This record gives sequence, C-alpha cells and structure tokens, in this order.
Amino acid sequence: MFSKLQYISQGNTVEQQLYNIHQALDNGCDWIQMRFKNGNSNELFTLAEAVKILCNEYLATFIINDKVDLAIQINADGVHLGANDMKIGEARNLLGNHKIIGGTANTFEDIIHLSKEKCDYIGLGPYKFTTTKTKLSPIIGLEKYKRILSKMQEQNIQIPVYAIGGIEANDIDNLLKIGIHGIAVSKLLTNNPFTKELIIQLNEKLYVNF
Ligand SMILES: Cc1ncc(COP(=O)(O)OP(=O)(O)O)c(N)n1
Ligand SMILES: Cc1ncsc1CCOP(=O)(O)O
Ligand SMILES: [Mg+2]
Repeated sequence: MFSKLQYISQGNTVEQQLYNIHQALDNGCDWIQMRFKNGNSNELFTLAEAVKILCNEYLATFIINDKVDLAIQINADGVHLGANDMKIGEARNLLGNHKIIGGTANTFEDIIHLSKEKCDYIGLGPYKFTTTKTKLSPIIGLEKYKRILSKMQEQNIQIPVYAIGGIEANDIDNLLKIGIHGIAVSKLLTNNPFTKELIIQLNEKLYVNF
C-alpha cells in the first residue's frame, strides 16, 4: 500500500530544496516527490542524487516530478506525470512495471483516461486554490471530489487517489470519508516550525482506520 502522505518539494535553489526535503524526512514524511520547476539539468541531477541518498537513509519513497530520464538515471522509485508531460504508456515502457507512475486528474474524464493508461496512483486537484502551482486547473472542491470518487466506485476504478491543492489538516476527515487514499502537500510542510507535530497529526488522521 502506498504511503498516505506525499510531500511535494519546493524551493528556488538546490540548497532550499534539499533543506525542505530533509526537514520533511527528518520529521516523519516517508514519500517525497522532488518538484524543482526552475532547476536546470545540472541542478536537477545534483539535487536528485542527494535526495536519493537521503531517501535511502530514511527508507522513504522517492519519485521525481516530470523528469522520466532523470528518474531512470538516478534509479528513483518513480515519477509523477501530468497532461503536459511524457505519456504514461511511454514512461511505463521506459521505467518498467516496478516503478511508480502517478498521473494528474482534474475531471472524471481524466480519471477514465488514466485508468486506461494504467498509472499507479492519481493526483486529483486542485482541491482548493493554491499559489504553489502557477498554471492551476479549475478548482474542484469537496462536492465535485465526491461526485468523481462516487463515479469511480460505480465503474470499479480502484486506483488510489490523492487529494492535492491547498490541502490542510482539517481537510483530511472529509476527504477520507469520500474515499480519498491520501494527500499530496507542499506548502503545508515547507518552512513550518512545527513540522514534526504536524506530520504526526496528519498521519494520525490519515491512518485512523489502520
Ligand atoms: C501528486 C501530484 N498530483 C498532481 C501533480 C501535478 O502534476 P502536473 O499536472 O504535471 O503539474 P506540475 O507538478 O508538473 O506543475 C503533482 N505534481 N503531484
Ligand atoms: C503540484 C500541484 N498540482 C496541483 S496543486 C499543486 C501544488 C500543491 O501544493 P500545495 O499543497 O502547497 O497547495
Ligand atoms: Mg508535470
């Protein structure tokens, strides 16, 4: 079973990225998505090498946003791919069946497409407004999440869905009630003075029935 809490890294430099990722790992997060949008290829490689070592030390899952070639080079655990990234089928041919490939959905039609592409999990968002991602798709909100998850159940689509986009601790109970598997967060776990306590609180909420 995939971890229910995924930290999506942020930071404008390799040093900021590495600090934020290390903080998340050291305070109990066990799934890192390295997302470094303004890094050049050298910076991305340098960061990915260091994060791979850290994730090995912390026994954490390590996926890379967008960059399939880098994930192969570093032997990361997988990638996350959106509509403007490499097609999931092509990434699967390159990565093989034992690597994680996550896909992005904003509508139920996206979910149908991703289920045909056989991705391993779905990031459904944005749940709420967020400034972390600049080109945001339409905000989905709880009621539309409910409709989408209900349609997935009707059509027996069983891919784990992660809520993403402005997620906070007090969103978790409602999201779990409608069938969300977990959450993917960025701002919530970045530069937070109480990261350890917060991750404990998030995991207590996320794993409430385990
Ligand atoms: C878990 C998760 N869900 C969605 C996204 C968004 O991916 P994408 O649409 O490719 O946008 P960018 O993150 O590349 O700007 C994600 N990264 N992770
Ligand atoms: C990558 C991504 N895709 C949709 S929202 C988002 C950013 C989520 O970050 P935050 O948890 O800070 O809103
Ligand atoms: Mg992307």
